[in-house]
Amino acid sequence: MGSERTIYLQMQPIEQALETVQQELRPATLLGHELVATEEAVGRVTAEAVYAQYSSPTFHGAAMDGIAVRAADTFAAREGAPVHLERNTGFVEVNTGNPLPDGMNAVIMVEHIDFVDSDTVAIEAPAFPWQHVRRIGEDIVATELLLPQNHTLTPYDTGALLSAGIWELAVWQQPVVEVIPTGDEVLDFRQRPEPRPGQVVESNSQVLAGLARQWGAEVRCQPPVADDESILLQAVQDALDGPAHVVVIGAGSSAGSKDFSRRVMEQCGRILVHGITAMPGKPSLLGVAANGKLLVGAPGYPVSAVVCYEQLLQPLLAQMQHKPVNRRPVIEVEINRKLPSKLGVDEFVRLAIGKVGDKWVGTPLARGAGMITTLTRAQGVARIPTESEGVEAGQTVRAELFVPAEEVERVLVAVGSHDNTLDLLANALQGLKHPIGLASSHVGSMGGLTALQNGSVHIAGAHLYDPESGDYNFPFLQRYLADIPVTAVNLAIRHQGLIVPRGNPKGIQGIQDLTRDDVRFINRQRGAGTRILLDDHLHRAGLSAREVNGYGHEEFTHMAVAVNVLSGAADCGMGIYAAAKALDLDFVPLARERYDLLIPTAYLEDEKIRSVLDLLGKPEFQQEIESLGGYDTHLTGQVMQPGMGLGEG
Ligand SMILES: Nc1nc2c(c(=O)[nH]1)N[C@H]1C(S)=C(S)[C@@H](COP(=O)(O)OP(=O)(O)OC[C@H]3O[C@@H](n4cnc5c(N)ncnc54)[C@H](O)[C@@H]3O)O[C@H]1N2
Ligand code: MOO
Repeated sequence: MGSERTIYLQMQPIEQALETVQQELRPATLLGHELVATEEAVGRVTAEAVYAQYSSPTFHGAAMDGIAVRAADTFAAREGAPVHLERNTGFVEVNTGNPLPDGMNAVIMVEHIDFVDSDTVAIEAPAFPWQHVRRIGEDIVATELLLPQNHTLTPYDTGALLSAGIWELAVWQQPVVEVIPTGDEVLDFRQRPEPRPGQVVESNSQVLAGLARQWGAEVRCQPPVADDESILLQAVQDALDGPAHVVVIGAGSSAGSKDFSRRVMEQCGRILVHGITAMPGKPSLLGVAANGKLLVGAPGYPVSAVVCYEQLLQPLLAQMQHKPVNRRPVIEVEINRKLPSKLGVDEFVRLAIGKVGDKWVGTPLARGAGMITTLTRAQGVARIPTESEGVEAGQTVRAELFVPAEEVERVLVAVGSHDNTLDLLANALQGLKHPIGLASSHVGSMGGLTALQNGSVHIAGAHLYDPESGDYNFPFLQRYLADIPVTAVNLAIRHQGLIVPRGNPKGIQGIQDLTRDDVRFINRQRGAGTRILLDDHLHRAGLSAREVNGYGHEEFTHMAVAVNVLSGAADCGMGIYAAAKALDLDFVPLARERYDLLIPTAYLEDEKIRSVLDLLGKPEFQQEIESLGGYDTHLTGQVMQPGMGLGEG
């Protein structure tokens, strides 16, 4: 079986891959012209020049309300020496848009005339010829070029076309993209399925559908096809025989024993590209079918698929439609965390972006190609080029923005420890009259302090316990951030403890159970406040880290710890009650701790920060926190002072 696997071929740079396909593709033979009604043509591309049928206006018309006159009759008018004109012979009353009466060539605004009697006006200033007159063809002259070929039609164009008497026009046919998802484990979302282990809900086809529609294509999606070469071949051939110009096979693009995309494409035409020097997106496939249609094999991982769609398919669809690729705005952002990158591939790194002080700051999100939320949570993406081994914290990169810059200016950048109340906060901030986005990335409390040090965050969430003083956060601020004024505002006090499976089958009661041979622990990463808390508890119980089975196994969030317990990968881990509750696990309380938002004092007056503080002070919001379970809110929203501890005297 191994010998049947397709090991992929020469990886090519994205631009080279595109070039190869663009050379081979014959858009003009694939897609012809069609006539569409003008009122339905927005977004379509003109297939030939459009010339005006009518002039606009078609007559000389009054541009203002007032009177139409012969300019020459008014030349003698002066202030204090008015010219008098008589109704019908000397002037005609007109409204904006009325045709000018024969012989008249100027309009005087109603505000500038005095009626001496009902039929006589006095004018104290001369009118010049064609004053306040819209002349024939001022806007459009019949026969003139209205739009050239290969022009993407805008709503403005609809106005011009209709004004010029163009009721329908020739546009390029819209490319039709047919998507065939594959995989035995891939469930048709239309069935509202509940995935069991090993299964995933099919979603990539719908991501492509949304994107490709924005790019001007029509999209048809099939339900997932089983991992069976002959069934897939049949499905692709049927699609190639139908109206589709492009057939996309979803997943099965790499080297697995059930990855048939390549073999199927070879049976339908020629492979032009298999493998691009990009990450995610590496195993992308491109080819041309025997009948000239475009074949695409998109990788299965959602982000890999998006890279394949956006970097390869989008430009090819643009080429087929004779239009340029719509590029996103690009800005320079400062990376607030070291970003290693692999040599030899272009890496597409999703970034949470916000404006901190006067600089744009980007926090790299997780790299996993399977994580679609790295796209939903990102404000932009940076392409770290092939020749780069990465970017140091504080260096800048160019990032494409997913949303307009003004929207990104309304994003609060939070870096630090994770807490579920941040999700509540994010949601509440979006509900404000002037919504605020919260881009939070979870790197542990100490990571938040580092970000504060770099001046690259608005907020750092921290719950750093100092065993010596029994205080939170301030001892660490004094140690690491003495020269940056920071204000600590309490978010909540939360219950930390041991997350154990439902029913606590191993009867774990406290810290001493962690040294039992039959108990496998899952730890948090170095620098996490929870890790420091655990170390303190071990220390106080006279236990050493070496005695804890699994101390070296680290996760980065409370939820990740809880997932380990749920899946049975560990018997317990330290975390917050809310994480245990979210997954319906049991919880052995060990301690309560203070979770603060550390805010550079310089930003306290920032409107976004003020909104956060406002919200935290609201009883309804505190109630929401309490209802998560495992939180006290008696300090929520208050400015903390050194030595306050848990604020209980
Ligand atoms: N031995 C190697 N294995 C892999 C390599 C490699 O170089 N050597 N490359 C990896 C890379 S990089 C990628 S990307 C993936 C791409 O794999 P496939 O295109 O063959 O996709 P699958 O393995 O079938 O699926 C991957 C993943 O995506 C899920 N999936 C599939 N279709 C959908 C869909 N329509 N909607 C949502 N999710 C989908 C699927 O369940 C899998 O979890 O290969 C690596 N392997
Ligand atoms: O290059 Mo594959 O496309 O991550 O994950």
